[in-house]
Formats: sequence, C-alpha cells, structure tokens
Amino acid sequence: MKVLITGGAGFIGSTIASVFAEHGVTPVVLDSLVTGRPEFTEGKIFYRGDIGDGDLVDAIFREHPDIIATVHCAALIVVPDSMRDPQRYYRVNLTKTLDLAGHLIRNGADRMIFASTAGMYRPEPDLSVSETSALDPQNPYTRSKMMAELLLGDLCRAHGLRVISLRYLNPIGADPRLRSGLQSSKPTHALGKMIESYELGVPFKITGVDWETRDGTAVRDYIHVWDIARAFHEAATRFDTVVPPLSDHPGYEVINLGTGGGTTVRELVTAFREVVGDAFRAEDAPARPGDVVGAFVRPDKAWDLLRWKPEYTIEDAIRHSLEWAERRRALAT
Ligand SMILES: O=c1ccn([C@@H]2O[C@H](COP(=O)(O)OP(=O)(O)O[C@H]3O[C@H](CO)[C@H](O)[C@H](O)[C@H]3O)[C@@H](O)[C@H]2O)c(=O)[nH]1
Repeated sequence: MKVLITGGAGFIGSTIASVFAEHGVTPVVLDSLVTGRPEFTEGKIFYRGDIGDGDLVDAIFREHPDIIATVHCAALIVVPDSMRDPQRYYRVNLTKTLDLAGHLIRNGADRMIFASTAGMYRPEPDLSVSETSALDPQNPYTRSKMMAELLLGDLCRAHGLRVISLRYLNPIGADPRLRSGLQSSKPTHALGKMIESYELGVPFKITGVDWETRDGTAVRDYIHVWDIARAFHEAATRFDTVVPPLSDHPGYEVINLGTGGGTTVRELVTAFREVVGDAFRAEDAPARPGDVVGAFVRPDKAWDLLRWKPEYTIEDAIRHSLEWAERRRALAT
C-alpha cells in the first residue's frame, strides 16, 4: 500500500512521509525541489518534477497502482513573499492544484488530503477559529489556499473527486527521530529567532507587546509537526468513513487541526526557558509591520472524525527544533 505525497521533500511533507512509513504505508514522493531538500528523499521512492506535469503523474500511477490516496502539500507558503509576487503564488498554489486534480481524476485516484491553512478564517472575538468561522483571508498566500479549496470542492461535485482539507496554523518542531525538519537555516519565525538568539547569546526580541491578549503578546497555534503529520495519516486511514464514496456526501470535508488554546510569544519564551534554562533573555520590541494578533484553532471536529488531538507539548517541539538545528548544522559541514 502506498501514498503519493506532493511536496514530500518539504518540512511538513517529509514528516508526513515518515509517519506513513512507520505505519507500513510506503510514501511515493513527488517534489520539484524548488524549496524541498534532496536529502529528505533519500531511500524513498522519489520523482523530481512538477505537480502540473500530466505525463509524470500518469507514469507515477502506472508504476504504482497501489497508491491509495494523494497527500497534496506542494505549495509556496511564505506570506510576505506572496505579497511581493502574488502571480507566482496563484500559479503554483492554485493553477497547479487545478492541473494536479485533473491528473488525479484521469487516473481514477479519487482520494486527496489537502494541506491547507486556518489562516483563512476571521478569528472570533476570543481569537478562536472553528470550521464554522467566517472566511476572510488577508494575503495572497491564504487567498490562494482558499481558492484552491473552492476549486477542489467544485471538482468533487462534478467529477467524484473526494477531498479532506486539513487546516492548521504554525507548525514547529521536527521529526523526533531527526530524519527531517525545517529546511531553512535562517528562519524568521518566532521559534527560529529564539534558537538563533540563544545560540548567539543575545536577547530575543518580543516584537509586539500591546496586543489585547492575556499578556499583551500575539497568539499563535504552534503545533508539533509530527502531530500534524499524524493527522494526515489518520485522515487517510479513515478516509472512506469521513467522505464515503458514492453517497450523498458532497465529497469535500474541512477539518481544522490545533491545540484549542494557542500560545502567546511570552508563553513561548517561558517554554523555551523550561528547555534551555533561565539564563535565556528576552526584551520587548515594536511589532513587525503587518503583524496580526493571531488566532488559535478549536480541534473538536478533528477529534470527532479522526480521533486526533495533539500529543506533543510546546516544550517537546522546542527540544526537537533545537536538536534538529544542531543536526542540520552537522549535515551542512
Ligand atoms: O523574532 C521574533 C519573531 C517573531 N515574533 C513574534 O512572534 C509571533 C509569531 O510570529 P511568526 O513569524 O512565528 O508567525 P506568523 O504567524 O506571524 O508568520 C509565520 O508563519 C506563517 C505560517 O503559519 C507563515 O509561514 C509566515 O510567512 C511566517 O512569517 C508574532 O507576533 C511575531 O511578532 C517575535 O516576537 N520575535
């Protein structure tokens, strides 16, 4: 039994591949390596290429008729980049998803699990989001994901494609067995900057301390990447129960993944100190341009349909991220 993973050489896709492999499902990785890492494909069935390449997708299904589902992670994901170059984001995230879906339908591959974002919701007054929250994407990245979901929903109704769309926010951590992790050695996100400050011995700057939250700093739903990857496996395992074939179901189901509480930047600093010790320093600084107060995701539906909830703590994720940062440095030298 196999699963096709587009973007399987990326941070999340490679972790998903490891979870499936641990459960006896062989990953078949399709990745352009534009942002993916060749070392994350080592020892795996790997096709280097584009999800829009119909001949390639046909060849993959011809060579692996035992693929049971497609996990679609291939995408561009950096919000500020999407604002600078929206065309590229719509081409890759939207047009190529349309092409890929056509190739899947042609090959009779009707099960897709789509890696989406909870960043498309307008948060409720308490900053929570659930599947019923209004959609109000704020940048080309989240808009490209929302539009991709809309087109997939239409193809489900018209062509019998079936899609489970998993929406989540900020993945952190690394494969606990350190087979893969974040590719970039210069991350700009909060935990990446914390690790950088810790290693340089300089204070971490808390950018934004005047938000209306429990401690004035912004909220994010940081979630361990292994937990997210487990949800993809649960979705594949329960696919036909969640989206039954040949039924009244519209063929398209959205499930949010999150912790149900979120973490402020100050809470992230406290968790970081739990791991590295009290000497770690942080100081207040102005908010970054374009920053938002943030949101957290209610995961009740994920529990009902997938029997999924996060298992790793923020401290676990920090520990794994630190271990991965060290390993990545060792691999680079
Ligand atoms: O050195 C830093 C870096 C970040 N923050 C704060 O930490 C919070 C979270 O920031 P992140 O950058 O970790 O997360 P964002 O959700 O703001 O955005 C990031 O995560 C997204 C994924 O969910 C996209 O990938 C996006 O491009 C990327 O910047 C923000 O309030 C930010 O101001 C700091 O206090 N200090």
